[in-house]
Amino acid sequence: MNADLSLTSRGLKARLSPHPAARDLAAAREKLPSGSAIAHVPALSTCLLPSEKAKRCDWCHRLQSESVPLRRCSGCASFWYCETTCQNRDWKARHKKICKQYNAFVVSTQYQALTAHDQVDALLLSHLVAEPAAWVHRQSRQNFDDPLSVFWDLLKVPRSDGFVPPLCLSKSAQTEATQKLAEELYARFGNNNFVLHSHLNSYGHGIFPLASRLFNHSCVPNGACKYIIRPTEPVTMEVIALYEIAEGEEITIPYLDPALPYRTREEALRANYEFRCDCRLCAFQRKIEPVHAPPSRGTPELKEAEATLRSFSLGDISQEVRIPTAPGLFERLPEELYPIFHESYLPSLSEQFSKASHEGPYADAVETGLTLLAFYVVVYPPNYPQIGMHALELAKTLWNLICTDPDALTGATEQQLVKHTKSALDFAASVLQNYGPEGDDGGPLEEIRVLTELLSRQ
Ligand SMILES: C[S@@+](CC[C@H](N)C(=O)[O-])C[C@H]1O[C@@H](n2cnc3c(N)ncnc32)[C@H](O)[C@@H]1O
Repeated sequence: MNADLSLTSRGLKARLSPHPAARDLAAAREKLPSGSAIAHVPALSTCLLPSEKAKRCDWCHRLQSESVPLRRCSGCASFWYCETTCQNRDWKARHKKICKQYNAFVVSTQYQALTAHDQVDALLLSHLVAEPAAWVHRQSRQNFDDPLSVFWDLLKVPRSDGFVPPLCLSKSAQTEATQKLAEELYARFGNNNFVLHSHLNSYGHGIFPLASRLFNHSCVPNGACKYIIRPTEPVTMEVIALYEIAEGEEITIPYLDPALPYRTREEALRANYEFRCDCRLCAFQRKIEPVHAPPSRGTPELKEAEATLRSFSLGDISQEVRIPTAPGLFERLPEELYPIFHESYLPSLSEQFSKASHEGPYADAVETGLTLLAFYVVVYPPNYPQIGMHALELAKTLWNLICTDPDALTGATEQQLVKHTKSALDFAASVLQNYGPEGDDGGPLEEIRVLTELLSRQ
């Protein structure tokens, strides 16, 4: 089948076209409304983080609960399943090849020396190598209907660090050829490996070849990934339009957090993906270098600068929080606010918000929470899910204030607090409904529903 026809028949709203530096790019086939699903890609292989073992089904990733008990594999006693179907599917796909050696593998010095994320990669690699013959067979064909074939066609970034021979290759099977095959697979790992998350908390890694083949990176992305967990099925990645995408426009996703300091992003993209990002945010941050450190926390200078940031980014918050619809607010940032891009700024602001929202004073939590929202709105594109999660956190902090200590916020009446809470909640709802349901049951959309109901009674 013709490649483009094959992509259309998979319901993809993107077509491949050549990119000057990245081989190809994915362009929108048609105008894509904000919140629309651009692609649904089932996982080729996944692996849970060590901290999630025995809490989720190793096959479909459903969370354990009273109504969803997990049963262990009786062979290795280290894999857990919510249904016999999951266990059977995993056994057939990969587990029969790794069950016997698993426990010795995870206590080996080599494995233990790895970070938690590299340990997941070592296991993911083992899952992929489980059928080496199939890999060799498919190596030269390009077929979008076959995830293995798409995987083999992915761009490589050879890595020397973190490689552990996969556990399904027993000592006797570790010939030069199989070792070379595993290394070839590993070379496609670093730049084609997604961190799975539910409600933005990481819980594993996964390989989604078609998503890797299609989407390039931008620190000002117009798309975002989310993961759909369904009983007995492999996890599916969905790519969502963050805001309206014009026909023919490139669809991009973030390979890392755009709020990381510029130099950290530059180094990570170079080391893991071998390219330099030319997005609007990187170009802007290069232009304003060197960025000076902001005034110390608690000083009147910083308070004044943060008040300017809040009004620049959110408008008049005593009325209603302004929700942006186009990216690139950072390009209009007043020069005196450039220090918000200093590497020390975001960690110290987040720390102060987190401390104040747990321990008080609440007035500080509200002020730093709004400043953090203002920062995210400047840096992230519209509807970026982290903005919604933070707006929800802020709404919950405000609601706590109403319930426990309404006098703590100098000068604010309860009515004003309710208004503030509603506008933070509306902001959260607008962003997170655009992103849509994902991950485990419940989560932020459910919290928004409950808090909206409570507020309607005020
Ligand atoms: C997951 S692949 C992306 C798909 C790739 N365009 C293709 O045709 O297969 C990741 C690789 O694409 C390239 N790439 C992704 N985003 C890029 C960007 N913004 N600029 C330059 N190269 C990029 C890098 O070589 C990176 O290692």
